[in-house]
Amino acid sequence: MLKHNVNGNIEGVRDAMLARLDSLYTYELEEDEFLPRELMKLLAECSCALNREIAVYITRDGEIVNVAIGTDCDVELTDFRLRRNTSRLSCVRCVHTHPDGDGRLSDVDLSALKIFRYDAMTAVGVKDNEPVNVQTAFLVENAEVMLSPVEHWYKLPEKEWLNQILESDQLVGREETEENKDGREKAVLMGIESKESLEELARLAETAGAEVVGSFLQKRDKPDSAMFIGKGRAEELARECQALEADVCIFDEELTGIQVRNLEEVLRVKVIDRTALILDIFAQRASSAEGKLQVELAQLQYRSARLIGQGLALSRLAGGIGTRGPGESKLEMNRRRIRERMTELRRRLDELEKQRSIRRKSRERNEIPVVALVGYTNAGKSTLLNALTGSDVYVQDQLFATLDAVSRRMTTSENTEYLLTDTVGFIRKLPHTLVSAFRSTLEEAVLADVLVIVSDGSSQEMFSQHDTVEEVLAELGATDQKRIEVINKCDEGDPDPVFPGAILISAKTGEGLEDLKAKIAETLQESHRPVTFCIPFSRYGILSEIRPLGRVITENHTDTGTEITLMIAGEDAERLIKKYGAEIVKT
Ligand SMILES: Nc1nc2c(ncn2[C@@H]2O[C@H](COP(=O)(O)OP(=O)(O)OP(=O)(O)O)[C@@H](O)[C@H]2O)c(=O)[nH]1
Ligand SMILES: [Mg+2]
Repeated sequence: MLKHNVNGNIEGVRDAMLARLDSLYTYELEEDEFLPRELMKLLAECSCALNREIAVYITRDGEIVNVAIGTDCDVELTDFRLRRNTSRLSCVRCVHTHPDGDGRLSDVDLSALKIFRYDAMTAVGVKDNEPVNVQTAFLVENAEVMLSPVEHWYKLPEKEWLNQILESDQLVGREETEENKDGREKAVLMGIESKESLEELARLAETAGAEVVGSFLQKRDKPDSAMFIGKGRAEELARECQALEADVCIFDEELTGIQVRNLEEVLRVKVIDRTALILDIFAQRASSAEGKLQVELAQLQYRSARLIGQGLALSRLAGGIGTRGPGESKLEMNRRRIRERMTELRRRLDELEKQRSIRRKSRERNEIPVVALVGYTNAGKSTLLNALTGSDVYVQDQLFATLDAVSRRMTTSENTEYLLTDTVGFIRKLPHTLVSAFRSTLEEAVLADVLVIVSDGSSQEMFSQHDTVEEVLAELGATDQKRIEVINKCDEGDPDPVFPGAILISAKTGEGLEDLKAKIAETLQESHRPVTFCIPFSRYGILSEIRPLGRVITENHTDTGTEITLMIAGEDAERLIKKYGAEIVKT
């Protein structure tokens, strides 16, 4: 695993110096040595000659397994721990120089200690080719750090420090299981350009169960194909992640598999993108059989496009966000198994889709018009459904509370029956894999007769969210229906400006709901009205065409034929008149 050569910033370092540092790999410490003076002197000489930090990593067996050169103020601190959350220390201690002669440990040193779980973290202040003073930190219970006093380099309590390593190992091991119980992952966010989108990413991360400990915004220049962000920025981000003790870094843009792997190598934390985050939320939320299949399919589609050798080792070992799903055990599947599984999922989804369309047909036979509540996630669609119907559908102040379309039967004051349907919320940059996997669920909206577009009037982003909703509807082909614009959450203050013709409501207080009901009734009336057809016996066949088109109110047999009155969509009535002549309708 470890190569015998000097790592880190070796640019401009002479060969003779490299050879000297390389020889450190053959250095062996005695059993009772923590940091021998001879080694300290050697490090001091090299570090001062280069005016850069030098780090060596020492195993408990006294072997030096890594030597690295840094700039004058930092050195790349290497992760020897291959698995996060193991209950022990890494069995490697890090000893590094501070060329400014100050042997006190810095904050970055201490968080590296915590993140990488070194046995110990030691800084040696060096000046004029000589060591000056030394400080060492150890981990103790609750991931706290215990600092030694700053010691003169000549008087290191080597035995004491070696014993402390063994003690720390015990303490850390004991605390681990407790720490993991509510182990919320700490997330650092990386946004590109849009602050709004980054804020939303933070909400998404929290919804997924992470704690956001930092977020950064980056100007979009040419996306770097290797890492999406430039190398320099990535290294900076690595230090930020280290200082913030992040477990995961979430990018607000879709990343390729290669980019994820390269970023993980530099950042040393798990890296996921916005799509993986949204998929993860869906995976946690999906409850119906169909929803679960859809999520698994979307996740596999996403992953199969990103399978790169055995990469992503960090993500997979770490678990947590981006690794959960209905088919969690299938994470390790190879390409062929993934293809087979996807085919299987598609087949089962098709079956369910068939059943769904049978149900839909039987609904069409009674022709109950469908009114769908659509809108941005968290706009209050489910709350509104509950308020209008007295139901108890799941409502949460989180994104994607609703994943399955839920319908309730309603009646207007004019006795028109209709189905009110709650739908999955939309979001900007909705992953395409999700749109395709959830197509049949989202189609509830497409097949609706009337769309009630619910906007969150309390959001600064109301207009851009509305644009997103329009875009997704267009993508789904839901452009022809009648629309009712609703602005919700008006109890939080009057939004200004508003969409023309929008109804202001509060699903919470009930304000404006009567107006909305009246508007729904009026819109349904426009689209669905009672029409009476008179069909003579001679044209009896037409009846079988008419009947399935609407809810039959009355049907009488007269001397000349049949008089049938039913609620029918305006366009259907017109089509029939065009086809069979105006005389079939009683005026
Ligand atoms: N102040 C206020 N809050 C509301 C109102 N309507 C809904 N909310 C809150 O907004 C949050 C989201 O409500 P939901 O009904 O779950 O929103 P949704 O549109 O169904 O969200 P998704 O299912 O995630 O797409 C909840 O915390 C609600 O309590 C309202 O009229 N006023
Ligand atoms: Mg909802």
